[in-house]
Amino acid sequence: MDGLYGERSETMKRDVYLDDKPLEEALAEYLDYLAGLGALSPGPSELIAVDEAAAGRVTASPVYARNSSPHYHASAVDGVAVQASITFGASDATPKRLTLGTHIAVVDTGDPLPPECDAVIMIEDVHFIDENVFEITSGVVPWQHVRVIGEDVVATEMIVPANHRLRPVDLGGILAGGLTEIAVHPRPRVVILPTGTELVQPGVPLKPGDIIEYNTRVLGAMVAEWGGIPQRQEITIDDYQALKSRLQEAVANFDMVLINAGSSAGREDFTAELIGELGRVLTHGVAIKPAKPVILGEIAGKPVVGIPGYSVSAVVAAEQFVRPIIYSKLGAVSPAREKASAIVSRKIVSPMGTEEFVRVKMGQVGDKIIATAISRGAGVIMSLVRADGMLRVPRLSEGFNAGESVTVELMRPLQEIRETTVIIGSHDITLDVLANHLRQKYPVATLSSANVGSLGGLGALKRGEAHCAGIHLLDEKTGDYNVSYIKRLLPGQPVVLVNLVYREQGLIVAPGNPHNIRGVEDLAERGLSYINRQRGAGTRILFDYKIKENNINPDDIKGYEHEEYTHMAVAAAVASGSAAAGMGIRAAALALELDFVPVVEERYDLCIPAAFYDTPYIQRLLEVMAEPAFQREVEALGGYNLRDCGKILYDNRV
Ligand SMILES: Nc1nc2c(c(=O)[nH]1)N[C@H]1C(S)=C(S)[C@@H](COP(=O)(O)OP(=O)(O)OC[C@H]3O[C@@H](n4cnc5c(N)ncnc54)[C@H](O)[C@@H]3O)O[C@H]1N2
Ligand code: MOO
Repeated sequence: MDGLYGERSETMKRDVYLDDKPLEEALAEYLDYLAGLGALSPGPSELIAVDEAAAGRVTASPVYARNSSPHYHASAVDGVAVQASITFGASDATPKRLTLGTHIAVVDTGDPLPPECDAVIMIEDVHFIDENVFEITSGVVPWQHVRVIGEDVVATEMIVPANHRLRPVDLGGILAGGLTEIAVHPRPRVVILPTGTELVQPGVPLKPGDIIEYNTRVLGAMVAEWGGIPQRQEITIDDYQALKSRLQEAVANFDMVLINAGSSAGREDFTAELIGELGRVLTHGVAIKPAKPVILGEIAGKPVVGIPGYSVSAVVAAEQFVRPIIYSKLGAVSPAREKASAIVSRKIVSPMGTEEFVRVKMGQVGDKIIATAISRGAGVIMSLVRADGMLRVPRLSEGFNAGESVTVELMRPLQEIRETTVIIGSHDITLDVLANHLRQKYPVATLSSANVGSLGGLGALKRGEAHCAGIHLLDEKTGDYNVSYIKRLLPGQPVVLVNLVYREQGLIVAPGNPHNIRGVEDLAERGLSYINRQRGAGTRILFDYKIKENNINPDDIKGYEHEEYTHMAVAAAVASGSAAAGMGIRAAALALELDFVPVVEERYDLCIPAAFYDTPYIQRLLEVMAEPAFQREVEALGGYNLRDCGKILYDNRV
């Protein structure tokens, strides 16, 4: 790639030919190159005081003890210090009487031994006859109950080696060894440049097109966690000259530069060209997803990394390329993430030729840990917020089949994952309230919900992938909910069906109901556009039931083929004007300040396999569901009725 960006043409050229290097190759090549420039070595060491702030710093040289600890023979207990030899022969039959004096003295824990003393008798073992005279009934051996010089630290011994990240306990060892200052590697100073005309600072009122600038906060916190000193700069607009002077200034004053966004092929994506003009671009484009357009460069001997703008891409790029540099500049190798084996719950398809970083939710169901992929979008920061782990699909793989065993890099402690109740099925906002109350009552517990629709939830129970399923499946023949589906889809499987809520389902419409929609019949009659739910969703079944009841053919519903996966996504489609109506729950309409036309009250239950019913995964949930505070909060959402909340409605355990 040498020279590709070395010159800048008069007309700014759009670089649309990205590299496609495998991750390991791009990283190894970059680190080698930086090492050759000395850019990975720690800077000149600095002396710092050994106090709380020293924890987390990395030693630049070994730390040797200046003094021993204890530096005198110290009594280890409260008692009487003696010369052991004078106690020899004492027994129950022949007690010895001793008198306090120069070589026999009362001492407290930590006191120096008086001259010529070499042992301490515990105060419990001496019997005072009067103020000065006492009796003992057994002898002591030399150095009994004495902490001899150097018991803890011996002068000149090494307390910690070089390149050691100091832990709180290390500070104790170093101070005990008589040092108050130590040499540490300087924390690399990493400047982060947010770029983009569309970016606005958090907290300002938003106009269409504004993007809240948060990547540099995320990146800054990551840099600090790894041991660097982050420095965020002001937002730079997409202007070549403005960015150039910012970059020059940054390179002059910091050890490393991260430029966020402008890494891709857009009209205003200058980063690669700019780095090439001022220095060198080693790689632009790595065969990973997300973060493909990452730029690995160097200016004036300093690493300059172009971090893609999408939030997940930014995090992945920083993890993969910035973390090793910071660790290296601190004399260390970045530690591997903790891993766990898991079973993939649903097939994950990933393009061949690209290593994909898939965020997964995890939970232990029975004796296996289940991993379920969540949103794959590069701009979905919530996928990282919600993820329990990162599943890497290798470059030369097309993904994983359901049931396949994989290794996942953990983003949450395994203990927490093991304490997680996994609920799969139809989503309801009530589950968020439940999750929150559960965590408040049991800080160790987590409720993790995945939305795959009611039928999907029963499928997950059948495959043993969830502790319970949230379902609302209307039986068109009987008008009853859920039970007939359980009998049909989980034959012979013992389950308990517990009601969570009754909720209003209806048509979510624009504020003020401008089309004056009164029911599903209006949709067909007046050709209004509809946004549907996916097949298998309880709401979809309900809608199909309602149109059939009104003798309406699906073909007569405009937009019937457009499917969304959640109530909120349906509400968002209505809010954006792309549909006049969609079926969903009242709470989703309220959340986006939309109007709601009630159609039916439906029952939303939790279907719980008998095997899990008596486990904490379920019992904790049932406890929280019974709490008035939980019920009040759900009622306040609007559109819910909790008259049967927690009630067992069906139970086929024998
Ligand atoms: N024709 C092509 N288009 C794109 C390609 C491609 O190969 N060909 N790659 C896509 C991929 S993959 C990614 S990743 C993005 C990377 O784009 P940039 O690095 O150029 O970033 P922007 O387009 O400026 O921003 C993307 C997105 O992220 C938002 N953003 C930017 N900075 C911040 C910040 N500090 N905090 C929060 N959000 C930020 C920005 O507003 C955009 O919405 O390009 C694809 N396109
Ligand atoms: O590589 Mo981009 O980071 O997929 O979205």
